[in-house]
Amino acid sequence: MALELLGKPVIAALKEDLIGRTEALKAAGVVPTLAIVRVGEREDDLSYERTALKRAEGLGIEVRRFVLAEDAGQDALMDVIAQVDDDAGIHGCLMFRPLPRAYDEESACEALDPAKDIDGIGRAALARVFTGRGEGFAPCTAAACLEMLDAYGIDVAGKRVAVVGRSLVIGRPVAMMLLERNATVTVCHSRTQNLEETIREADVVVLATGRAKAYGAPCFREGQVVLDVGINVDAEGALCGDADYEAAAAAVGETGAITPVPRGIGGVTTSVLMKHVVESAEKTVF
Ligand SMILES: Nc1nc(=O)c2c([nH]1)NC[C@@H]1CN(c3ccc(C(=O)N[C@@H](CCC(=O)O)C(=O)O)cc3)C=[N+]21
Repeated sequence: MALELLGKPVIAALKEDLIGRTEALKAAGVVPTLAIVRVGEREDDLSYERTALKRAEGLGIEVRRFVLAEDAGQDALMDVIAQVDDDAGIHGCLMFRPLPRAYDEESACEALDPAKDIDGIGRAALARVFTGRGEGFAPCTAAACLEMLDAYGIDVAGKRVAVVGRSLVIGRPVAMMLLERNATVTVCHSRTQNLEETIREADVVVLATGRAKAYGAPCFREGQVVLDVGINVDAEGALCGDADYEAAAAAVGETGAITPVPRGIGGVTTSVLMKHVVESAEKTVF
C-alpha cells in the first residue's frame, strides 16, 4: 500500500512554531483573534469550524463566531463584514464559501479589509498569489498543499503536476503556487478530454473538485503522489475525499503516497489558518 501522508506531524511542527509567537504577542498585550463568518449549516463548513476551534484553543488564539441563518440575506452579511473590518481587536477573518446561492459572493469578498483577508478571498490577496507582488495571504488550503509537500520532502520542481479543479478557492491558486515552485502544471476540469489519462500521466496529483470518491483506479499509476483536498460527505454520512481512497492507494502502490480524508490536508489547512492569524496580528504590533 501507499505511504499515507498524514497531517499530524505537519500540524505539530506548525504548532511548535506558533506557540512561541502567540506568547510573544500576548506579552505585548495582544491576543491574536480570528473571526469566523458562517452562513447556514453546511457540513464541510462545520467540519472546518470544529477543527479551527480546537486548534485555536490549543494555541491560545481567540475565535469570534458570526453565524447567520441561510436566509439571513446580503445586507445582514455585509453588516457582519463591516463589523469585522471595524474591530481593531480582530486580526483575521475566515468566511466560509461557497455562500448559499442567493448571496453575491464577490461583493462580500471584496468588502473584507485586505489586511484581515487571511484566507485569500479578495482580489488583493489573489493578485499577490498570481503576480508575486503586493501584500496578502494565500488561500489556506492551497498553502496547506505546499506545507504537506515540504514536510514530506517532496520536491515538485520539473515534475508534472495535475491539478483537478479550477476554483479560486483552491484549484487556480494552488496551480500558481506549484508553478512558482517550478512544477509543470496542468489544470484539469469537468470539460477536460481524456481526463483519466491526463491525471495518470502526472507525477503529482491535486484533487480539488468536491466530488465524493469520484477518482478511482483508472486515474492513477504506480509511484504517484496524490493530495486529496476534497472534504465531502459520503452516502453513509462519513467524511471522504475526492479520491476513492482504497483504489487510489492500491494503484499508486508501495512507491506512491496519498493524503487521507479526514486526517490529511484538512487539518493542515486549519493550522495554516492559525499561522495567518498570528502573522496578521504580528503586523499590527511588531
Ligand atoms: N473560504 C473557504 N476556505 C476554505 O478552505 C473552505 C471553505 N471556505 N469552506 C469549507 C471548505 C471545507 N474546508 C475544510 C477545512 C478543514 C477541515 C478539517 O480540518 N477537517 C478535519 C476533520 C474534522 C472533522 O472530523 O470533522 C480533517 O480533515 O482531518 C475540513 C474542511 C475548507 N473549506
